[in-house]
Amino acid sequence: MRMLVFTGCFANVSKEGEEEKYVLTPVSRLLVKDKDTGVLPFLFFENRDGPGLAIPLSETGQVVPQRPVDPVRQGARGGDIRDGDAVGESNRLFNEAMACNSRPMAKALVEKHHDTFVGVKSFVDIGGGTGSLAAAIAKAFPWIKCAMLDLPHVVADAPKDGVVEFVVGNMFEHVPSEDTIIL
Ligand SMILES: C[S@@+](CC[C@H](N)C(=O)[O-])C[C@H]1O[C@@H](n2cnc3c(N)ncnc32)[C@H](O)[C@@H]1O
Repeated sequence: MRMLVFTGCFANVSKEGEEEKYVLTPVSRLLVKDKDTGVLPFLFFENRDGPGLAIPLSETGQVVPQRPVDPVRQGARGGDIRDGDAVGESNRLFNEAMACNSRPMAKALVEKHHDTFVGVKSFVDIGGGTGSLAAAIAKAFPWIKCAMLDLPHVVADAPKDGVVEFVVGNMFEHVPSEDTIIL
């Protein structure tokens, strides 16, 4: 616990002569299972048996390609090192890790930036993952027609609650109309 207090994960609020008492800090609060703010899925994804999002510097030489970059392949999760994420549990972990990053942002956006959406009629989230941002916007501003686009295995993993239109596609081939906002 001393180490965790030293690194800022917990705060020691013990009073002299009393039992040791620890409380959460802003850092450890992020690790509490909470649908709106928790980032646990991201940690599970990063610590799974497989490649993480961050490439260790020692491996940079292997992944910075000596060959030209194919933008479609590269976009589909960074090319070679991301290929394994398209299947099964790995797909689910990746999608949930991305969604837990977007949820706090979506919450802040709809609660604090209401004005941004006045007059907006349609919204498309390109590379929208499992649709958490689009769903938050659709629920908060029901007059906006919300859609999102992502790769087939990601859309297949998304909860469909009817408020968002899910489009399967490749962002490099999709040309949106002029009256949409793209995030
Ligand atoms: C950093 S994640 C963002 C996820 C999303 N914003 C969320 O809230 O979960 C990038 C997303 O882009 C998608 N993506 C990558 N390449 C793509 C492509 N070529 N066409 C469509 N989507 C793509 C990935 O599948 C992934 O869901």
